[in-house]
Amino acid sequence: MIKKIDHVGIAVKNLEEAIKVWEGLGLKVDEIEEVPDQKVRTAIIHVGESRIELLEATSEDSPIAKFIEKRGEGIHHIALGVDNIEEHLEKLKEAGYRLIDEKPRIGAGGAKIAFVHPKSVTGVLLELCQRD
Ligand SMILES: C[C@@H](C(=O)O)C(=O)SCCNC(=O)CCNC(=O)[C@H](O)C(C)(C)COP(=O)(O)OP(=O)(O)OC[C@H]1O[C@@H](n2cnc3c(N)ncnc32)[C@H](O)[C@@H]1OP(=O)(O)O
Repeated sequence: MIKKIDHVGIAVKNLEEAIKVWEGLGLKVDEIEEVPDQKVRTAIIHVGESRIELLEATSEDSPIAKFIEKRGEGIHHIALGVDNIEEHLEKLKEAGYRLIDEKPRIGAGGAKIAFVHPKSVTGVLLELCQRD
């Protein structure tokens, strides 16, 4: 089952500068975490039941560095919160969606995450996210 929009991921050049901008809007960063597996450093902002995830590259070959080089800063992905990510991935695969991750990986906050290619989701990089 899809429960909610878990978070929106935003690619930024400099995390500290971006935090100032987003906190200037009246929001508050709750955690800063490095996720080496994804080559990112992320600042998490809780907004109601959902979150905003500011993402800074930690290496030149990070997906975030590549994205910013091609498109500049901006919305990078949308994450849907699901209750059984393995089952959901299987369903999407059977339906013909192009999975980037066939099996979940571990993302920020220890969540199970998996990405679906933007070419099969109307130009949007989609993340499935399960928090237990
Ligand atoms: C911490 C964690 C968490 O949530 O817990 C995270 O967020 S980690 C967040 C960082 N990790 C990730 O993003 C992992 C999943 N991402 C990936 O595997 C990659 O970035 C891909 C999405 C497969 C793109 O990589 P690739 O090397 O193919 O790049 P590319 O530049 O050649 O892109 C191929 C085509 O996809 C488009 N494209 C690339 N990234 C896109 C994005 N974020 N949104 C929409 N379209 C995108 C490009 O413009 C291009 O289209 P054209 O061909 O039309 O020009």
